[in-house]
Amino acid sequence: LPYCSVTVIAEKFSPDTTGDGAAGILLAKEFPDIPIERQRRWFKETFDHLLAIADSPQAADAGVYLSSGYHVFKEIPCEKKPYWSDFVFGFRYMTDHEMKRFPNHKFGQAFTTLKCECLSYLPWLEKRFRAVGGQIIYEKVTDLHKLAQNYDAILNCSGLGSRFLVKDEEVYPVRGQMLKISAPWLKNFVRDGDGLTYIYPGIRYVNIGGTRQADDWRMEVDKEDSKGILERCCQLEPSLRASQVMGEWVGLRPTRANPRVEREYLHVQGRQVPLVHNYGHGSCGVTLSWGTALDTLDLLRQSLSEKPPQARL
Ligand SMILES: Cc1cc2nc3c(=O)[nH]c(=O)nc-3n(C[C@H](O)[C@H](O)[C@H](O)COP(=O)(O)OP(=O)(O)OC[C@H]3O[C@@H](n4cnc5c(N)ncnc54)[C@H](O)[C@@H]3O)c2cc1C
Ligand SMILES: O=C(O)CCC(=O)C(=O)O
Repeated sequence: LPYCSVTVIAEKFSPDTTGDGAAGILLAKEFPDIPIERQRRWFKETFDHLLAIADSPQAADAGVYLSSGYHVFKEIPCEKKPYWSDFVFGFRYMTDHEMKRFPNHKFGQAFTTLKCECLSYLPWLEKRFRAVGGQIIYEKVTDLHKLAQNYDAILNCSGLGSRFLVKDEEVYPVRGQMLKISAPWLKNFVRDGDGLTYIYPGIRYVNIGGTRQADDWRMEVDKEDSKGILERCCQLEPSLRASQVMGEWVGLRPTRANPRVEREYLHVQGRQVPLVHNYGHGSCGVTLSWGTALDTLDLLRQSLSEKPPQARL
């Protein structure tokens, strides 16, 4: 939509969003009710878009780069090859020789994916957005109908906030705590099974985690959780016993059985204002960011061509 002016309204911006603490690794779980072709597209479009950034001179400012590592399993998973295995680089099963490093595990996958560190990426996006005339407003939105009085279309990307803003009780928090560790010798990521325990080396620190506590709204650090994370991660990567903890962080994943990427209209003062939703990505919000955004834009185009904007009062 090249000929429109865009305003981003949010209560919180970087560094205070969920993405700012996320490891930002690109890997995804499969959602049950979204056609797999659509999920493949979401992954591939995000991967290809971020890969072009990683391959450009912008990579350092944007905080996007390739990251290699292992996904190890204590039991052989039913699905040995995830749907996105063709999009990352060099996906293969680990050799017996490699598996010797993980004596408690039976099976492993090795691959190179991307890591998009939102602490760099979000300010980089915001700078680009402002440079082309985008407007930014710090504000909590409580009523979309009221907002629609002043705009021709609305995109709702409010994550967990959608539980209140559009009264969607299907979106709920899955609390994630992680530690920021200084261990510069670690270069490869290691993820265990369903992702309760992981080690993701990054630019500023190594993210180690984690927890996945459904319906838990606590934003405070839980010292017992931190202890458990450190113990589990040291078991997976014994060299971590020599590392320093630099910080702790908690985020609430905006979780939904399936992300909501769909459109409707708001009826406001005789006008039908397109409203397109894009939220509920759970633990895959960075991974599917560009792909779901492109779908959102397509849905908006459809709505605007069906019902072109009418004059506002
Ligand atoms: C510990 C942890 C690790 C993670 N690691 C990864 C990872 O490695 N890879 C990956 O892909 N994903 C990861 N994630 C998931 C990822 O962080 C989320 O999926 C993603 O940040 C969701 O983005 P979002 O923009 O939808 O929501 P958010 O980042 O939560 O942003 C929502 C925005 O909406 C605003 N908002 C909400 N309600 C209102 C309102 N009423 N009015 C105004 N503004 C409002 C908020 O202020 C905020 O700006 C991780 C998450 C956690 C917690
Ligand atoms: O599941 C993963 O390993 C990536 C996402 C993540 O780190 C998390 O949600 O805690």
